[in-house]
Amino acid sequence: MREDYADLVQQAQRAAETAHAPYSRFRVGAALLFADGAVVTGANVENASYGLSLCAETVAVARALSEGRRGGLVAVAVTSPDADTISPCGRCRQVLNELAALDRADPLVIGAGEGGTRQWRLSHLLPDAFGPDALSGKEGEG
Ligand SMILES: O=c1ccn([C@H]2C[C@H](O)[C@@H](CO)O2)c(=O)[nH]1
Ligand SMILES: [Zn+2]
Repeated sequence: MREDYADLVQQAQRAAETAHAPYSRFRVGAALLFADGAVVTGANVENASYGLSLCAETVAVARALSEGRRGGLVAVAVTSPDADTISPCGRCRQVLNELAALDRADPLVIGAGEGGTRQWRLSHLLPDAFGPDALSGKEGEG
């Protein structure tokens, strides 16, 4: 793994320590690397109404968008101290695509764990994605 991605994985590991996961006890951290070098992290946030729980990747994307980021997504690291290996769930693939598609990026997704590190392009995890392009001409300001 390139040195910068090892650092990104470390930031995801640190984020996982802040997970609010009292129900599953499965902590996850995500770290998004942007072209300007910025890193935005997230951890999973569960809810007593279990189905309302948010994944780490989704929290990180929401943080990035709410900071005003509208592109430049280069790489995403996801990790859990409670699993040997991890890859983003289907919902998170779609949520990641929303940010990536804003400037037609195809970020590297890194699933890191004790069992090893796997890397994919987002387009491999979510082929033929439904994204903002499908609504072009229909989307409002926002
Ligand atoms: O890629 C993943 C997979 C699962 N989770 C969270 C959701 C839930 O809080 C817990 C168990 O599924 O892990 C993530 O944050 N990211
Ligand atoms: Zn998810």
